[in-house]
Amino acid sequence: MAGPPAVIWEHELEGLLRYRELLPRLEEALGKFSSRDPAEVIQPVRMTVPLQKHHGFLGLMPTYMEKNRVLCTKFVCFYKREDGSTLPSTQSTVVLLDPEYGNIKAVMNGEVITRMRTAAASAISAKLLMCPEAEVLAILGSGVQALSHYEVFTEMFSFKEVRVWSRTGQGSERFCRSVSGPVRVCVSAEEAVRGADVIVTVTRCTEPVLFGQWVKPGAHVAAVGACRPNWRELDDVLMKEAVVYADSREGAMKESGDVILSGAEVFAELGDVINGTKPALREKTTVFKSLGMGVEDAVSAQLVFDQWEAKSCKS
Ligand SMILES: NC(=O)C1=CN([C@@H]2O[C@H](COP(=O)(O)OP(=O)(O)OC[C@H]3O[C@@H](n4cnc5c(N)ncnc54)[C@H](O)[C@@H]3O)[C@@H](O)[C@H]2O)C=CC1
Ligand SMILES: O=C([O-])C1=[NH+]CCC1
Repeated sequence: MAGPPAVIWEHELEGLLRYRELLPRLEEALGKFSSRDPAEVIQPVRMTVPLQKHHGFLGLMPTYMEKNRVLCTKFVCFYKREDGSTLPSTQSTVVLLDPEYGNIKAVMNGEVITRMRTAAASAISAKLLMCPEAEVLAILGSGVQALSHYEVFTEMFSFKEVRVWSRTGQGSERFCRSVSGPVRVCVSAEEAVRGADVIVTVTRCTEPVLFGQWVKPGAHVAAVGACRPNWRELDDVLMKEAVVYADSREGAMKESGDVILSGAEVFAELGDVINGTKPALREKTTVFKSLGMGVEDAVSAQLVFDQWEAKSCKS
């Protein structure tokens, strides 16, 4: 009989997951996903259950990577409501299983994995799609994802200026207190994004917050929020003018209000660019529409588990 699963929770997990190890694994996984080889990745589009009474959703995200011997699923709940709760608006748990027998190897807190792998995927999109001389980064939103995006973007790139805009002054103040480097607080989304080379949208809004007429031609946008078919972060002008990349084409067609409602075409997946089957059109205005994928959680969880086992053997 298999032993009880490892339970790896927030503080321990934070010490085990680092961007420098996560980024190359994530990039490889995005490429494998886009190869559509079932021996590499089987990852259905997220199944989502509405939690109507609570203005939220439960997403189920199973993934199997046969060659990597990784079987994993994440349960993620995300909420639209604003009720003053101190709990995060996105909460999740990741379960890693043995693909041969089906026993659970580990249960992990999903919040660290979700915030780091999402920011890392956006950073990969910027590495591939932003103009090489990018100097100004603008972040719209000041919550959990805004912080992880600040962290990885400033670790990976050398921006001359980082700007943040939040709907509330409190949000901007909290953000400035939490980050370890310089940031310019802007009083409007327009002020934040005018002239910016890279724009990250990490809000919980359901109507557009970023408008094409503000966006500098050639800028790269990593659009992370608006993960429901009737939610928007970007307006039609931007969606139609930009070349749109996604993590998953099927995911974008099912879940992204920005794609579905604007009628914009998804030009390529990020994995297609990684595999060299579609070009990175850096000179154009580009949007990376991120919905989040199970394969990102799977490689992150396997990395955490490997580090955890290595640490347990030593002690
Ligand atoms: N693409 C992906 O893989 C993932 C996407 N997400 C999505 O990313 C977004 C941000 O997530 P978190 O940072 O965890 O959320 P959070 O709750 O920590 O932060 C949300 C931010 O959006 C702002 N906001 C809320 N309503 C707004 C509105 N109407 N207009 C402008 N700003 C508004 C809040 O003030 C806050 O700054 C959410 O939409 C979430 O569902 C989250 C995890 C993974
Ligand atoms: O991939 C993910 O974990 C999520 N995408 C949208 C909300 C949570």
